[in-house]
Amino acid sequence: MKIKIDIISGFLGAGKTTLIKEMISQKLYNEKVVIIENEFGEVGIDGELIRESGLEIKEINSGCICCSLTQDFEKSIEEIIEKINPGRIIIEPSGVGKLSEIIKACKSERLEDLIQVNMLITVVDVERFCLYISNFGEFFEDQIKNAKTILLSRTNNTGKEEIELVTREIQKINSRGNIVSTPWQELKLNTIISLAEKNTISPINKKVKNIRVVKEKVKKSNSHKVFQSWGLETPRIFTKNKIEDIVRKFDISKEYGNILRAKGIVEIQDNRWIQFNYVPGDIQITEVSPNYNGKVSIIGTGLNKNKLNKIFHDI
Ligand SMILES: Nc1nc2c(ncn2[C@@H]2O[C@H](COP(=O)(O)OP(=O)(O)OP(=O)(O)O)[C@@H](O)[C@H]2O)c(=O)[nH]1
Repeated sequence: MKIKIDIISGFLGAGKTTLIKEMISQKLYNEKVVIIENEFGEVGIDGELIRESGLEIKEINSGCICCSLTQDFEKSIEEIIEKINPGRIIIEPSGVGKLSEIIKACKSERLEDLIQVNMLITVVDVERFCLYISNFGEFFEDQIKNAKTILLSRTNNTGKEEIELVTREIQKINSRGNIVSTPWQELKLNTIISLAEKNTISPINKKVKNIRVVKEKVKKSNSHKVFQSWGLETPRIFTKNKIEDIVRKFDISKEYGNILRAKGIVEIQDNRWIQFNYVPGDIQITEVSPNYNGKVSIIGTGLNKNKLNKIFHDI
C-alpha cells in the first residue's frame, strides 16, 4: 500500500510549523508518522522544535526539495520507508518552495509506486497577503493555486472585512480550494483535517469586494535566484533586549537587506534560552527549554551578509 503524504505548504513564517506542532499535540494521527522538514537556509531550526514531540524527523536543509534538493528528497523518502515504514509522511516544504514542483517530485518515476499525495494544505498569513503576492507572486500564487485546503493564519487581529478581501483574492487564484478563515484556536483541528482529507469544495462568499493588488513581475523561477539565506550557529550568550534590538532594525532599516524571515534559538543569561520569530511587522520572543547550540536563520532578498555577521558577532 502506498504511504500517505500530507504537504503543509505556505510562505515564509506563515505558521506551517505551528500547525504541524498543533496537529501532533492534538494526537490527530493514529499511525506512525515521520516529518520531513525542508528549510531553505543552511541552519535548520524547525526540526529541533518538532523533535521535542518525540516524532521521527528528517531534515533536508540549504535549498528547496522542489528544485535543488529533489534527489535528496527522493533518497530520504526511500530511506524513511525502508527503515521506519510509517503510515504517513508529513512534509513541511521551505516557505519559498513551489507546491506544484513538490507535488511533481512526489509523483516522480522513482516515488510514484511508494507514496500517494493526500492532504495539500497551504497556510496563508492574512496580514502579509498583499506584501507577498505583490513581490513574490510567482511562488506565493503557486502555493495557493495548488492547495486543496487553504488555512488563513493571524486572523485574530485582522478585521472581518480584510479577511473577506483576502479570501476573495485567494478565490481568484484558486476557486476550488476550501478556505478556512476561523482562527485555529476556535476550531478543533480534526475538523480541518477531515475537510482536507475529503477535499470537498466549500461555498464561495459572493459578498466580498475586490482588493487592489499591484503585481511585480518575477522573471526568475528558481528560488535560489530570488531569495538568499544567512545562518549562524553559536555558543554565544545574548540578552533578550539585544536580540529584540537587532530584529527590530530589520523592520526600520534596509541596511541588512530586505529581510522576510528571521528566526532563532539562542542562550541568554542564567542558562535560559529564547526563541525569536520575525516576519515583516511582527516580532515574537518566547522563553524555551535549554538547548545545545544557538542558531539563527535569516531569509530575504539582497541580504548584506557582512553586516549581518557583524551585528550578530559584535555583541
Ligand atoms: N498571532 C499569530 N501568530 C502566529 C500564527 N501562526 C503562526 N504564528 C507565529 O508566527 C511565527 C512563525 O510561525 P511558524 O509556525 O514558525 O511559521 P513557518 O511557516 O513554519 O515558518 P518558516 O518555516 O520559517 O517559513 C511564530 O512566532 C508563530 O507563533 C497565528 O495564526 N497567529
